[in-house]
Formats: sequence, C-alpha cells, structure tokens
Amino acid sequence: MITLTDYADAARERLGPAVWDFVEGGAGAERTLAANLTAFEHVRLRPRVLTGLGLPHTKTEVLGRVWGAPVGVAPMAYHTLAHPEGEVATARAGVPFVVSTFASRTFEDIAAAATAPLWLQVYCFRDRTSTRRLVERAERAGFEALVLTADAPRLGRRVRDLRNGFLLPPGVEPANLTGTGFSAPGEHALAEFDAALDWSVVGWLRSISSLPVLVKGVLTGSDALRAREAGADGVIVSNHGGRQLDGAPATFDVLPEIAGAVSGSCAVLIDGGVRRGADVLACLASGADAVLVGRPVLHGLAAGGTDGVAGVLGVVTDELAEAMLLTGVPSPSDAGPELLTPTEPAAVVAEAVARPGGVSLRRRDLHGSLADPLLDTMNFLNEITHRYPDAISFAPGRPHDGFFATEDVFTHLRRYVDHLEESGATPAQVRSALFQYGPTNGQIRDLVAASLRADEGIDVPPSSIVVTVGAQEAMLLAVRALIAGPDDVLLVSSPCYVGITGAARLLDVTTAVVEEHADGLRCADLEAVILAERARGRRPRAFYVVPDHSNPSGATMPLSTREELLALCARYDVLVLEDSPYRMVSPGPQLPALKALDRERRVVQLGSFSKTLFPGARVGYAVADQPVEGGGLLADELSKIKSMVTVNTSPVSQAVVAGMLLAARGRTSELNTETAAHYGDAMRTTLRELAACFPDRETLGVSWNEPSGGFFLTLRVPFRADNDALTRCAEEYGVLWTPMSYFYPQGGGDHAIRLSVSYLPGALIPEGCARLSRFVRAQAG
Ligand SMILES: Cc1cc2nc3c(=O)[nH]c(=O)nc-3n(C[C@H](O)[C@H](O)[C@H](O)COP(=O)(O)O)c2cc1C
Repeated sequence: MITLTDYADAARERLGPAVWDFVEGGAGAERTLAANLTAFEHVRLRPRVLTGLGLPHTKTEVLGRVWGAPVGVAPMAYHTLAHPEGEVATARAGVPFVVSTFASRTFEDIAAAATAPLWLQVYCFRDRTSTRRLVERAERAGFEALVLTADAPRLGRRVRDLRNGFLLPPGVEPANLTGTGFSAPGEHALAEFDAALDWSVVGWLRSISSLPVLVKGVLTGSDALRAREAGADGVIVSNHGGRQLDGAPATFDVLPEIAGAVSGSCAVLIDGGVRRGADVLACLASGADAVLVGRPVLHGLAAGGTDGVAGVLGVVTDELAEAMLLTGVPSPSDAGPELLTPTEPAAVVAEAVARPGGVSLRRRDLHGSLADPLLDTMNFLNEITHRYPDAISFAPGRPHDGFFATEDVFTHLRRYVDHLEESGATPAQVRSALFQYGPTNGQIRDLVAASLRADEGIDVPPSSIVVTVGAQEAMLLAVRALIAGPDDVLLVSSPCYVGITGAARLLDVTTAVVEEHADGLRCADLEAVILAERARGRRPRAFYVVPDHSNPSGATMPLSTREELLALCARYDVLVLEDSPYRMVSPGPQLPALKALDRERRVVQLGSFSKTLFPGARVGYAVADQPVEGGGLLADELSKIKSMVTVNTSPVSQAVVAGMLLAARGRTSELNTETAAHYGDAMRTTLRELAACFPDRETLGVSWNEPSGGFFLTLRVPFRADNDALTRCAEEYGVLWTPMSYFYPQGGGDHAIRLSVSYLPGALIPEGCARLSRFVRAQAG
C-alpha cells in the first residue's frame, strides 16, 4: 500500500458494486466530481533548494487546537458500509474527524475510541428539536465543533444510486437518529431536511451550543463573507465531493477567492479531490488552514479497518512532509502562493475547449481581424520562447533586465510624492493623485512637456499631450481619430512595426505600403503611393514612420530625407505619425526628431517610456498639438476616445515615471547614458561576431545592415526564414529570432530575419551568433 490508489483498489474488491458506487459516485454527469481531481493535476509546485531549513514539521493549529498535520477526515455517512466497526474504527486512527449526522455508530462510542478532536457535521432538520438533541448529545460526548452542511437542502441526483436502486443494507442505519425508518438516503433527506434554511441558522446553532460553528459547502467569496457575518468561526470550501450541484467549480479553483475574501478572519478548510501530500501543500499555499479527506478514508477503512485509515492518512501526511522539505517550507503556516507556478495556460485552454455543451462561437461571427495571422504573431513568439527557455534569444524587442532594481520603484514614487508636496499639494490631494481615477489626458503632462523640451527641443504646451497606456494606445487613438471613413488610408512602410498595422486591422482601417529599401525609405516611393491612392479615389491621411533605428529593420532616416518627407507630406496634406522609442537608448547624438523639425504642426508624435524608463509602467504619450475646428486640439479629441478605451493611464504608473523624470530634470537622455552605451556595445558585438562567423557571406548569400543604434538589425539569408525554420533552429541549434515576414503587411521578407540585440546578456552574443551561423549554413546547404 504505497499510494491512495492502492487502498482504493483493495476497497473496490471488498465492497459490493452498489456500495462502491454509493461511495464513489457524484451527482449528474459527475463533472464536478472529475473537476475536483483535475484541478490538482494542473498544479505545479516551485521547488526551493539548499534552504538550510532541515526537516519540516506538519503541526497545525485549527480553532485553537493543535493537529498533528493539517489533514482531517471529512464527514461521511455510514462508515459501517465499509467496515463493521464503522466510525469507531475510523476514530481509532487518531486523526481529527468530522462525524456525520448519519454516523452509523453512536457519538459516545466514537468519542470513547477517539484520541484526536471530533467535530459534528450537522444536517439541519425541519424538526429543530431533533437537530438540537443531536447537537447536545455530541457536545456532551466531547465533540469540539459543529459543521453545518449548507450545500444539501436535499441530496443531489446521484445517477449511480438511482440505477442501482441503492438501499442501505440491513443493520446499517443512522445510530444517533432513532426510528427514522428510511433505507434510501435520498428519501430520508427529502422528508426531513429543511430546504428553506437561511443564514440565521448559524445564529441559531450558536444559541443552542457553545461550540464553534463552521459552514461547509461554501464556494464563493461572497458566501464566505456572509458566513462570517452570520457568526461562523470557519468555512469549509466544499462541493460535497461532487455529490450535490453537478457543474459547481472544483474546490481548489475557488479556494484563493474564498481565502482572499475572509483574509484570515476565520478558519478556512477545504475538501474535494485531495489525494496526495502535494495536493495538501497546494491547498495550504492557496490559503487553507487544513484539508479534509473523504472517500480515501472509506477506502482505507474497507481495506484494513483502523490500520487502513491510519495508512491512508499516513501516506498523505508523509507525502506532505516530503513536499514541504523539497519546497523549503518549514511548517504548514509558511506555505504561501509563491509555491505555486501559475497553471499552464495551454493545458487549461485545452480543457476549456474540450468541455462539452454550452455556447460555442463561429469564427465568422467574430471580428475579421481575429482570423488575421497578424494578430497571432506575438502569441507564436511568446509560445516558442516559453517552449525553449534555454535557447539564446535574439527574438524579443524588450529592454535588458539588468537595468532594473525593484527598490527603485519606491524611490521614484516617493520622489514624485515629495514633488507634489513641495508644489503645495495637501495630503488629501496627494492621496487622490495616487488612488483616484486621474484626468483622462494624464496628470504628468507638464513633466512630459518639460522632458520633450529638455531632451528633444520639442516645444509644445502640456495641453497638447495625452498620456497613454504605452505608445500602443497612442497609435490606436490617433488612427481612430484621424481616419474619418473608408476612403481614408493609412500609409505605412513595409516592413513595418506590427503594433500599427494590428491597430489599423482592429479598426478596419485600410493601409497602403511604401517599400523600404536596404538604405531605408525613399520619398519618391512615398509620393508614388500617395498618387496611386489618390488615383483610386482614396485620401492618404497619415504616414506612420519610425525614423530612428526602426523596428524591425534597424534603418535610420537621414536628415535630408526627414526634411524632404515633411515637405512632401505638406504638399499632399498628409499627416505624419512619428514613433521613435529607440532614440535615447542609442549611443551618440541623434538626428533631430521629425516633431522637432515640424514647423506647421503636421507631425503627431507617438511617444513611449518603455525603452527609456521601463516597459512595466505601460506609460506612453501622444503629442497632438493640431488645432481642431470649433476649438481645442487634436489631443482633446484623442482624450475623448481614450475615455472610452482605458479611461485614464494608471496614476501610480504615471507617478513612478514622473519620479524618474524628476530625478534627471526631465532629461531621459541623462538617465540613459549607461543603457545607451550597453545597447551600443551589444549592437557592435553582434555586428563583429556576424562578420567573424560569416567570412564567406557573399558566397553563402548572407548579408545584414549595420544600424548605429536601436535594438534591431536585419539578416538576409538564402532560404525561407519562416515559422518552421524558426522552430527547427530553436530545437536543433538553441537559438531564437523573429521571421521578418511578420512585419510585411502585404507579404514579403521571406528571406530575412530580425535580430534583436537588446534582451540577451552581452556575454551570450558570440555563442548566439556561432549557433546562428551553424543553422544558416545547414539551411543554405
Ligand atoms: C460516501 C459519502 C458520504 C458522505 N456523507 C456526507 C455527510 O453525511 N455529510 C456531509 O456534509 N458530507 C458528506 N459527504 C461529503 C464529504 O464530506 C466531502 O465533502 C467529500 O467527500 C470530499 O471529497 P473527496 O471524497 O473527493 O475527498 C459524503 C461523501 C461521501 C463520499
């Protein structure tokens, strides 16, 4: 007998099929019964090694009493179905035991055999006098708590029992309820249970007994709070082992909600599907004080009487102690949510999809953009990154982690609060600035405007700025506001950043592409596209461009092209959407931003602090200083849209960003001297290593551009660099990159790769390039 399954197998052999079904079965289609078990299948515990803690102990305090382990026996009717000595044999195992109203041995006999705490499970009958007698009798026998079962106004529809016509065998009866005369448990419940109970029953129980009261069958945070308010000392998260409402959630899944709701103000226990020590640990980590085990106890009892029960609970407790040791948890009260790895989304999604019945949606009834592979590109990249966590990754366009220190968040926040106080804000105003909804267009616009002036020579009033949730939201707002109807077209480069093409796709906005060459964009091409669109009867409304160290290609627009571009757009009355997040994180002086060269308010700048400060803030901005007929600026129009999208950008995030800006008098360039040097080094190292790895690049048909900054460069290869090639490269060569074709709105880029140098540690770049070259050679061959 090593696992609980061994006990279950032995019990099955000893119990007749109808009794086995009575014990094992659940209500309806037994979906909840199954869910209780599968919920634990998805748990992944995070081991902690070399903690120096030594052996853990499992002792736990529950309602003021010390239990040997946080594991007790759930209330179950009629233990004599499993063993002639019934509950007496169970009690002798010396484990805390909740005795059912339908116990088949007397409370006095059970109490005489018990060495651990006994609680009474109460079904409240319509005849309150008989319920009261039951409680008084148990209290006299030394029981220590009452467990009101709240989820059974009648018994659930147990299909197995109905098919078997299950009746209690002769001699098996509720020993503490005399003369009931029922042999079908369901009929007994129907005849005598009070189906009209409400929360006042908790008060009634307290009025007739001095024992603490727990409510069993709670599955929502709000009911847990009601139990508290009604005076309960604890709740037991339970769906009655799937025997009542079929379709109720797995208990483990709702445990965090309930533990969170009562937050330590009362005891929280759980039952349902607990079969291993690791399950117990997961419950403790999710906020339970202890667990109750149901069916396996009856298995142990059937298989070996008291020894069997002790054996079952011993397995669970031993496994718990082992799991605690391996996760570095010295005692049950030390288990916290950090022990749990978030459930694998894929497994959970697969389970949700496989669930039969209910509403299912046809793809053609969803917005067309959702079937567009464009919207899947990020998912594929994330998924492959997770699948090959050890690969050297040139894929993500993220900042390097090494520049972030957790404590800094607090320092920056504090600095902003100090700044508000120094500017005369009252404590109430400071509180409101952090905790309340803020102004839709942002509360740090003055600091953003000052920063643009200091860093970029862009002189705009704060009122022309909208603080957004990253530049991505700024894109969405700008495209929504500027594209008036189906005849307006948004011009983009090809290749192009997917954020803008994705936003356009979501909004059903037509895009037209301007091919980018190896040396970057050419105004002649842009003009040709403008003319072609006009000839088709469409209005080229705005041109989206990343002029510096572009994502994805890495190209930078020369000064002469910038001036030419502004003049061209003026000629054809096209607005410019400038997105340039990499300027301050690139080494050396930068060319002037388009907005700095803009003399006629033609440029809407879409700004981001994700690269210069940190992406977790999700703070960006739009500079939209164009006056709008009838008064106000384009910024005010964007703000109207924002009020219906994100309402306002998180004031706490804005406060942290503001604190960082204040630290350098607005100069993000000053904050980024080290980062710019780091990324510059990474780019130079990558270019040097590529040159070393591909001395024969011309014969091979390999080439790349040489960006002076930014995060990205383009590698051209003599084979199709698609998802299959990427998967092969990850699997066989342990290196990741992004297929450039993702960034071509109308196809193309099949033979190019985007390499990002920003995220991976510099020391890995040579090895990454070497692996890449082996892959490229194998493919080319
Ligand atoms: C045979 C059997 C009888 C039960 N009788 C009762 C009962 O009398 N009162 C009660 O509150 N719960 C009763 N339950 C539900 C258990 O207390 C518990 O919620 C459930 O069995 C826990 O799930 P598990 O069996 O998956 O561990 C019974 C469960 C079984 C399997």
